[in-house]
Amino acid sequence: MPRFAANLTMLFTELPMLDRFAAAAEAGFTGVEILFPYDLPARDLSRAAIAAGLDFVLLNTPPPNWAGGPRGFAAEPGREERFRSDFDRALRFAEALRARHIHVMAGYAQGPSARDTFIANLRWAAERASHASLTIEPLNPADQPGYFLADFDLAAELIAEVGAPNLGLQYDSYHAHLITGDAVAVWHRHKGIIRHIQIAGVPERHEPLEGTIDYPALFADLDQSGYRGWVSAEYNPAGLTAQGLGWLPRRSG
Ligand SMILES: O=C(O)[C@@H](O)C(=O)CO
Ligand SMILES: [Mg+2]
Repeated sequence: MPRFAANLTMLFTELPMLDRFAAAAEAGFTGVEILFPYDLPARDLSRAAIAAGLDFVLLNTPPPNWAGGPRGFAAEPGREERFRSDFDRALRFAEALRARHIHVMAGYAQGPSARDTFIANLRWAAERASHASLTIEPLNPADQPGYFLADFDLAAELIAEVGAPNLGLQYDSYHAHLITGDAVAVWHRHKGIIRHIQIAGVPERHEPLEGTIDYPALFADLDQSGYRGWVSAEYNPAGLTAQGLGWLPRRSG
């Protein structure tokens, strides 16, 4: 079985953020991720993760908060300075939290200049944080209209073009299904460059057993393919988080 992480931005939201760590560990997760951890001091988050015995798997480059603000700037021409200062902030948090991956968010822009900007910023970031693992993640256009990265083949192309050993693909099966209609085919097509996985039920983005993707089969496939990364639960629980965890194999890790 893969190792499972809880996305604490979306799971256990019945609890204050610092209490979600213990709840995740109690439920059987061995890792956690927070999309935008910037509202709390990194040392408090780090203490909570260590106290619960959890690995910190991933954070995103800012915006500063989850409730509002754009999703990054990496592909936005003219926002290079903002991108760089945001990236450095993400890097400081990632170091303090010993986070495994930093998801570099593209932002809202289109066309060749956005592509060039994204590549240049990714090259800069990959070199600046050569010890860190960076990811990019296509988001479906219904949820994020105008977001630059909404295509897995394009993401693969960009990763090849940047050519940095510390940049890979973040495969979110929910977005993959909404973008292509076949999340499992996306996994098979791109598994060579996938270094982080997020899952949810499709199409509601609830628990991963309530939808069209056969997750037990996908988990078996990940094992067979030798996937060594994390699988993060990134969904909106239909009710209380703990009541919807029947899909989680009890012994992850
Ligand atoms: O899938 C998502 O929505 C997230 O992984 C994300 O990073 C968007 O901000
Ligand atoms: Mg995701």
